[in-house]
Amino acid sequence: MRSPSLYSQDDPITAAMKPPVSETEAERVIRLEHEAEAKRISEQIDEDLREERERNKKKRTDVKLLLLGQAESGKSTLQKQFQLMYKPNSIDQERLSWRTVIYFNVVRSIKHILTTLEAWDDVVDDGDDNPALEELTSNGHAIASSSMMDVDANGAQSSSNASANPNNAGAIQIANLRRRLSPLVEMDSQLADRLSGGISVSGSGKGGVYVRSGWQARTIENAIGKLKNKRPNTSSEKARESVSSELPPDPMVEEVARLLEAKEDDIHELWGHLTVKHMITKRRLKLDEWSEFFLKHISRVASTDYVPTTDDILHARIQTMGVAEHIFDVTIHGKAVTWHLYDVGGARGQRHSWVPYFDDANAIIFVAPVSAFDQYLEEDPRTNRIDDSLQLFTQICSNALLKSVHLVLFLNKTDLLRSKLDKGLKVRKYITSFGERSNDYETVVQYFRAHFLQVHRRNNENRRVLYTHFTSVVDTKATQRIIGNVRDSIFRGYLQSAALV
Ligand SMILES: Nc1nc2c(ncn2[C@@H]2O[C@H](COP(=O)(O)OP(=O)(O)OP(=O)(O)O)[C@@H](O)[C@H]2O)c(=O)[nH]1
Ligand SMILES: [Mg+2]
Repeated sequence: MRSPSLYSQDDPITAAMKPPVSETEAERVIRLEHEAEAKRISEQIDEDLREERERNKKKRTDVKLLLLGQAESGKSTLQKQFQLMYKPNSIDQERLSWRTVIYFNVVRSIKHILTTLEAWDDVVDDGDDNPALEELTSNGHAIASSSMMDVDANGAQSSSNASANPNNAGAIQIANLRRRLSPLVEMDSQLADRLSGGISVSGSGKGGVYVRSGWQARTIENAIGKLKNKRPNTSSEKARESVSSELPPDPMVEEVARLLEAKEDDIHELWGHLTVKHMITKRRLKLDEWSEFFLKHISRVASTDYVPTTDDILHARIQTMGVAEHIFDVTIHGKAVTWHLYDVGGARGQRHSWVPYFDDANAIIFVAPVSAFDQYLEEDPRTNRIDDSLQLFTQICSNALLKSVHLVLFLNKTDLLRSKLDKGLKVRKYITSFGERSNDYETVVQYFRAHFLQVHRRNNENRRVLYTHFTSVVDTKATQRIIGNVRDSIFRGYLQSAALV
C-alpha cells in the first residue's frame, strides 16, 4: 500500500479540501472569502504566538530588585537616584508635585518645634531639668504629636504659657511667633489630606502621611499652572512652563505658598531663636534631617516662584504605602535589560505587603541607616532603630523564599552619622554593647558592619556572598557610582543563575 504524500490525490485531507466539481461562480467567491478569512485568523494566531514568545524572551531579561529596610532608612531616596540615572526626564515631569511634599515637610517641622517648645513652657531652664518632661519629649514624636492636638484645638493656650513667665522675653517672643505662624501651621492637615488622597493609615507614629504609587501624577494636576499666563522671565518660571498643563492651580497649595512668603521672617526668627537652639543642644527638641534641611533653605523654599531642585527632591520626606514598582530600561554590556525596582513601605504595619514580591525577586538591596543609633521606631518607641534593622535583616537573610537572591547591604546615612559623632553624641549611651570603644566614625561604622555581617554569617546555608556599601544616598555622584557597581554585580549573578536554569 502506498503511503499518502502531501501531493497525493489519495490524501484524504487534500481530497476533503478540493472544491466540489459542481461549484458555481457565486459559491466559488464565498469559498474564497472563507479561505481568506481562515488564512487571516491562522496568521493572527501565528503572530500572537510569536509575540508571546517575544514577551517570554523579554521576561527572561527582566531583573526584579527589591529595596527593603525600616521606615526612613532611605529606600525611596535610593529609588530617586535610580530614576535620576535611568529616567532623568521623569524627575522633571514630577518636579512641581514635590513642592506640595516640601511645603508639608516645612509646615510639619514648624508645628513640631512649636509643640515641643510648648511642652517646655517655651523656656529653657538650665538649672531645672524636669525629668518627667525630659522623658516626654526625648523619646517620642508620638507624644509630641498628641500635644500638637492641644495646640490646634486651643491656640490661646500658647499665650497663657508665655504669660505664666511674664519676665521671660524669649517666651513672649515665641508665643507671638506661635500666634503669627498659626495660619500656616493650620494648613498642615489640608496638605496631609492632599498628599494621602484622604487616606489615613493607623500606626503612622507622629501622624506621618503615606502616599501610594503614582501620587505624583495626582498632585501634579493640582500643583501646576500658577504662572501659566505670565511670561517666563526667571529660570524657575521657565521650569514651570516646561511642565505644561491645562489644569487649574490648586488653590490650597497656592495659599500655603502665599503664607510661606508672608511668614518667611517669622520662620527665620523661630529657627534662629536662642530657645530653639538650646532645646536642640539639650536634645529636648529632635528634628528630622529633612526638617533641618528645609528650614536652613527657607528663603528659597518660601519664595513664590519656588521650584524644587533635584537636591530638594532627594531630601523631601513622604512615607511609602505598600509597594511601588518602578521600571527602568538599562543597557548592560550592550544587552537591554528591564529592571523592576520595588520600593516598599518600611514601617512595621507595611511589612506584610512585601512577601508576595519575594517569590520571583532576583536581588535585594537592604538599606540600614547607621546614623539611627540614637533613634527609636515611630511604631514602637522602645525599639532602637539599629536593633530593628538587625532583626529585620535576620528575617530577610533567613527567609526560605529569598535564599538564592543576590543580597546587597547599604549601610546608609553615613553623612548624618559623621555629623552626630562630630557633635559629640556617644554611641555607647544608646548601644551599651559598644562599650569603651573609640567613638570615631571608622570604629563606629565597622562595629555596625560587623554586626550585620554576623547576622548574615549565621543565616547563610547557601554560602551566598553579601555585598556591603557605606552610603549616603542623598549624595548623587557617590550613589550613582555605587548603583553602577551593584547593577553589574546583580546582573552577573543573574546571568549565572539563568545559565543554571
Ligand atoms: N542626610 C541624609 N538623608 C537621607 C539619607 N538617606 C535618606 N535620607 C533622608 O531620609 C528621609 C527618609 O528617606 P526615605 O527614602 O523617604 O525613607 P524610606 O526608607 O523610603 O521610608 P518609608 O517609605 O517610610 O519606608 C528623607 O528625607 C531622605 O532625604 C542619607 O544618606 N543622608
Ligand atoms: Mg519610602
